[in-house]
Amino acid sequence: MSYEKELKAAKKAASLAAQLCQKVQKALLQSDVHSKSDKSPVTVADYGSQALVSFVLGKELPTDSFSMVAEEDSADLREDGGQETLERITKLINDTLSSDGSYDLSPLSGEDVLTAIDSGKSEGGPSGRHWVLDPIDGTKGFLRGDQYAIALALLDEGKVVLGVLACPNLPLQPIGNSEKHSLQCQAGCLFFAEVGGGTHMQSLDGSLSTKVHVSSTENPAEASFFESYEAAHSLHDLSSSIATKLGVQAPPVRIDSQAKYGALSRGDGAIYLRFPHKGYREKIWDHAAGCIVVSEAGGVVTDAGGNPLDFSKGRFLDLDTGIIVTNKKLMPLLLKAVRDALSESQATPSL
Ligand SMILES: Nc1ncnc2c1ncn2[C@@H]1O[C@H](COP(=O)(O)OS(=O)(=O)O)[C@@H](OP(=O)(O)O)[C@H]1O
Ligand SMILES: [Mg+2]
Ligand SMILES: [Mg+2]
Ligand SMILES: [Mg+2]
Repeated sequence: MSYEKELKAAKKAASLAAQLCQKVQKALLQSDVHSKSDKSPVTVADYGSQALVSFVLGKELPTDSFSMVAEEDSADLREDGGQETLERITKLINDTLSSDGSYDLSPLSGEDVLTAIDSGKSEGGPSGRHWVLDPIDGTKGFLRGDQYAIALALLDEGKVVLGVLACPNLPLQPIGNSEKHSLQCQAGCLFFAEVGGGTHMQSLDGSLSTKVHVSSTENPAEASFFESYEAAHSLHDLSSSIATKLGVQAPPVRIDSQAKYGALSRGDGAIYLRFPHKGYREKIWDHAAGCIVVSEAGGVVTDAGGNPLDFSKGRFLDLDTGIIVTNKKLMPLLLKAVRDALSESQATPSL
């Protein structure tokens, strides 16, 4: 089955959301930070991106029944004091749509925006089609002025069948370990993948796309690895122990968000290690798009036990310990290093 029209719609939605996010990141002031009840930072751009993606998918695919599993909801915006933020979000969305000019429509109201945000409340699951959206993945990176991604995927009967990753601050050229990239002078990258069709990358300003492939290295000594920028999101000591056991020589490359999956899909590094602290439950929107972008580029994404990720269980992933990503040749060696490091860390709980 081809998902051509869905992929086209997803690329359009993610690209417009990226424009909105870029505008906000450029103008980012402390007052853009809005504290959610769980205390994670969430910005007008998170909500704006989610509403815009939902709106654009509805416009581009008007005959499809629509279900979306997305990170944000409008509860805080509906509370007292949310009105001013809602007005700013609504203006941002209307400005983005009007400068794009694709749709002939009257401006959206605040109520339209709240409804669009709340279309992301689906539970997903094993049957039917569900869009899966992280409107800004790597919120902390976004606020810091670093990497973030708009991550959109489609589940069909419990399987990820397409994925789009818009990475506004990722240069088209490969990234290395110590570079800090200037955010002003680049368009950013759009990765997209459809099941059976490979992974492609283009510039967010619409350049011709090129097919990308994961690194083909078989030699761990040549491989570098990605991990979360935030130590609170992944156990850096455990990754370091795995890398040492595997014979990786390069220091970790720490970048925020699913930009890691995008960078890996084009061979910037060969391994991604993600080991959250005990008790954390991974959400499907943090991995769905990244997973297909890497697997269609020839990579393998599994949990720490070597099992493929199962996106059919609802809003959460049900996982063994962590997530590991690499090419097919390195995976058996990586799994062994993970097993060894995990059993050592259980024997030495301080690790
Ligand atoms: N405690 C904990 N452990 C593991 N993961 C967590 C945790 N808390 C949050 N998150 C999720 O991490 C998402 C950000 O992805 P990364 O960890 O790749 O980014 S970072 O490098 O750490 O910034 C981030 O996604 P966003 O909320 O979309 O930014 C979260 O869903
Ligand atoms: Mg979040
Ligand atoms: Mg996320
Ligand atoms: Mg997010």
